[in-house]
Amino acid sequence: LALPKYASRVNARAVNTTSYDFIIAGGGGAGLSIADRLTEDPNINVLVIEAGPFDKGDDSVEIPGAWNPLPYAWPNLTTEPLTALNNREEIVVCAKVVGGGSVINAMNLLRATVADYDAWATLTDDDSYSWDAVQPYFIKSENFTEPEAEYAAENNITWVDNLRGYEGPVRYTYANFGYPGQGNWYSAATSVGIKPVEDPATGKNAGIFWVPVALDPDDLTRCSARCNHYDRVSDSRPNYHVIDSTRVSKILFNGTQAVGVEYLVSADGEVSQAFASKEVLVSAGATHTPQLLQLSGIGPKALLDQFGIPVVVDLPGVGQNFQDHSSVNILYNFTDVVTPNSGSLITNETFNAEQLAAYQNLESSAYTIIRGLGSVFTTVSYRDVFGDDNTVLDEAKARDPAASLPEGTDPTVIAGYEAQRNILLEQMDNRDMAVAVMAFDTFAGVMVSQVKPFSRGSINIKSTNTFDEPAMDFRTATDPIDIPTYVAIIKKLRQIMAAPDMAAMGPIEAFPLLGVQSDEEIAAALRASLAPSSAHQCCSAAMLPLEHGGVVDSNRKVYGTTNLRVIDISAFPMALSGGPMDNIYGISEKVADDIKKDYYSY
Ligand SMILES: Cc1cc2nc3c(=O)[nH]c(=O)nc-3n(C[C@H](O)[C@H](O)[C@H](O)COP(=O)(O)OP(=O)(O)OC[C@H]3O[C@@H](n4cnc5c(N)ncnc54)[C@H](O)[C@@H]3O)c2cc1C
Repeated sequence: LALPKYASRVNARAVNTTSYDFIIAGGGGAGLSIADRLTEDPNINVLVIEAGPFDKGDDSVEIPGAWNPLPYAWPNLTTEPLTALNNREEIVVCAKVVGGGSVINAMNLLRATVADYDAWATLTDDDSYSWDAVQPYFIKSENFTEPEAEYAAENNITWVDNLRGYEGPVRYTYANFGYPGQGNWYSAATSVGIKPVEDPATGKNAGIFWVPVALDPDDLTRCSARCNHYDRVSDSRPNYHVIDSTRVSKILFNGTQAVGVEYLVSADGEVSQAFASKEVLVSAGATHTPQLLQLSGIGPKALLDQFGIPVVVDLPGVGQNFQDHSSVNILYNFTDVVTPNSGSLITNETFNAEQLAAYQNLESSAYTIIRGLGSVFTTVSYRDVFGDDNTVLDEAKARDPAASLPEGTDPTVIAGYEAQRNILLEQMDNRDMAVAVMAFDTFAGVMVSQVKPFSRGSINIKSTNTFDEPAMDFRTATDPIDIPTYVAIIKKLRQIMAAPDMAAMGPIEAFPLLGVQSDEEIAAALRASLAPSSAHQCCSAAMLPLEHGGVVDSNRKVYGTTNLRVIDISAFPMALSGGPMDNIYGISEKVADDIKKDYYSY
């Protein structure tokens, strides 16, 4: 089959006579970032196979103020019963579209912290993951456009010039509109001791700051991985192919060497195959990467045996170490809420029409803010919420790590968790690292998210059918430290709400804190209301030493195999103290470089 001249959307049935250098299973944020970098060499052919479609440029994707992730999310994803959250079963959102999460996410782009990356370096025993070592990759990925100076000064938007990248593919800036209520929140938060963060790109993210967003500064639309790592280059890359709306069902092996993939060309199970002369790169997200590995015979032997799947490599860590940022929306009735606010787009037709017209004229508009989220993040360290009180921390230190994992967990997975837990316990003393994020919507609520959970879950197949979603056992708040930490965070939120600048709006607690006072009552309210996910699923095919339950080494190579890597968020060893997206972009630059180094000397 002759390759077409331009990067192209390839017909699933036409492809199986062509051999590729690399096949990427899953065209999300990481998959497209790495496909883009690999195809910079015109002699390298890459095929990306993505389960979801190309988005149609819908308003819900492109216009932040019209945000709705559901049209391009996987249907039918639900948790297993959440045993620490009253046995609730909750729906989980996860992207199914070319560009993955970057097409439907809340657009916040934040580098994690010095503590996060230095922890990765320790856990992987590889200094190339230290904060200092990964910074050049962030700079390489980014294309930052500064807001206008006057607007920035009025709104307390600050950044450090030389920490931002200006020539990379990922375009980003700040929303060009701020609701006045954000000012009240900012003053209230700083009045109770929360410090302004000059720039989260400094690697210190505990405090208050405006959030950079993946907004194209020219036309004010979302800049997704599809835009910045596919559309940007598609006219000039005949070697970059994408099959959309097609699910990879299996990795094909010759012994333990990955040679290609099998994929489904129809809903009734008809399959086709494509072959990779160099490598298969798995990038199906934290839910489906372990599913694909397990279906292909890479996983815990007992699980594979249960379903009669021939074992290619017995890897106990596949699907374990699963993490996410749980969250809760704390709602209020305000007696004197400041207007306009984010609710005004719905309650005030004139305001809505004005803002839409301004957006269409590329002027300052509330439509540049993701619907339902503010532009200011307030993040708190463990010490911000607990002060010098060590009661909870001491209990956590005394706990046997194995007690926090399900009975029967493989000893290597326990060892990996213990290594993470020791680091987490140290991180609780780090005043520069967030353990929680709060975002005030200026209208009705504050989204609170715990970003350094001690609890660990799992992803395990339930059958050999690719279409059966795996068991997503989040095990949210099963570790005894997570709920008391949340309680302390809620008490900090109460302090902010009681400070004069927020008290002026007359906040009256509604769901889930209505009538709730004591710590025990707050804990019970949280167990009844916490969402297990912020759609930041990660770490389920972790980059850790084999003896620590690892699935890939620090070069992302799957243990016990050749020509197979995991290149997406599943390989993160431990959840980061903030949104993953910017980190996917930055770290994908490193992973692409590492892969290239294996094939070229440069
Ligand atoms: C609603 C929502 C809001 C979010 N908000 C933010 C935010 O504001 N800031 C932030 O930093 N992060 C946010 N995130 C998280 C962020 O988008 C993800 O962490 C990131 O996209 C992960 O990148 P990835 O490439 O590892 O996985 P993904 O981007 O999820 O890509 C995986 C891709 O693989 C595909 N796939 C799965 N199985 C198969 C298969 N068998 N065959 C072929 N393809 C397959 C999927 O369809 C998907 O497109 C949000 C995510 C969502 C869903």
